[in-house]
Amino acid sequence: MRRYGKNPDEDDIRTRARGRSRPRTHRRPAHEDAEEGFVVTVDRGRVTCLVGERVVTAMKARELGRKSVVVGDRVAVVGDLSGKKDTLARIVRVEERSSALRRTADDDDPFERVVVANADQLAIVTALADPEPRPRLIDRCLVAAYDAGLDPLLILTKSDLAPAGPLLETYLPLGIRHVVTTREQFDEDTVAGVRELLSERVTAFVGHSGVGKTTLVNALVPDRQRATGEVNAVTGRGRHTTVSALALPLPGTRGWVIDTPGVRSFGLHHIDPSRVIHAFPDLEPGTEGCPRACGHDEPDCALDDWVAEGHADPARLYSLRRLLATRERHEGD
Ligand SMILES: Nc1nc2c(ncn2[C@@H]2O[C@H](COP(=O)(O)OP(=O)(O)OP(=O)(O)O)[C@@H](O)[C@H]2O)c(=O)[nH]1
Ligand SMILES: [Zn+2]
Repeated sequence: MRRYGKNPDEDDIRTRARGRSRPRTHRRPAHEDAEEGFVVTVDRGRVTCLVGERVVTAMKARELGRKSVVVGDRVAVVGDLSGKKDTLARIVRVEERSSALRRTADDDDPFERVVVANADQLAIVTALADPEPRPRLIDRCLVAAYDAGLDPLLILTKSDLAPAGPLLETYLPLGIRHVVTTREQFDEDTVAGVRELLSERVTAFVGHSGVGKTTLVNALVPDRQRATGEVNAVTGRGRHTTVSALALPLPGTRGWVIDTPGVRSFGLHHIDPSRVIHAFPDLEPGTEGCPRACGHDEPDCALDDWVAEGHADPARLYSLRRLLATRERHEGD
């Protein structure tokens, strides 16, 4: 029998104390009575999860140590799972993540944080005007999405203020799915179109302040106030003060929308520079003529000639070089 820790009998002692007995030779996984929870939000150590239909507040069990619990995590919870006021359950296990969207506070902050677990799509929300679109930020989000293995989805808002054409032209060669919205057209048909792109998926929403992310999410999740209110009633926080990401079930689909107010930008410190090129599939074939271990911003890089020959949009190469330049500056200091 494999022994765990210094006192292999500890489990048995605990079990007997609870008035049940278990054959010593037939060790089962700890906490076999745990139920599965889906983490909806995290607020200063308080984890709100959905266990079945109940909204349960829980804390990490000590045995989890420094292991993080983030929105989107599937966890095993034990204890009081009634969801009643002032109850506190315990998270005893975090299931393996299918994806982890990470960020560092900045490129020179080596401390990386997982912000959303198990998402399979990253919705990058950008206004077409007010505020002006920032292609560089879009590129950085794309890099983070590809790095985490999420499919990017470009959501261009405020199309009543500026046309989407010029921006889309740059991204169309990448084959990124996109949707163009305007507040005035948040009728059921438009919203249903967006919902279809999100259905059956766990989508993390990122976007700079003021791009209309909240307006969009409210249209997608009409009972958001109720969902948010319920969560905040449990966490005891004000209604509009959600600091962590918040997962909202998308009505009529099995999808989840994860609103991420805290993700203003992605630091790319944790990303392997050689993988950045994967975010530019339109340029990748041009790297075949590159010297080994090319950083793609060196004089010998084959991309310059290749792009000059008209194989790709020069704006994309500028974008790539901008990303690489950002990394380099920080690596050098
Ligand atoms: N013209 C126009 N304005 C819009 C549209 N969608 C949202 N807005 C406005 O843009 C402003 C910002 O919208 P929000 O939904 O609060 O944006 P947000 O991205 O959630 O911003 P934060 O709450 O600061 O994170 C608000 O004044 C909205 O009314 C749109 O389609 N067209
Ligand atoms: Zn190169």
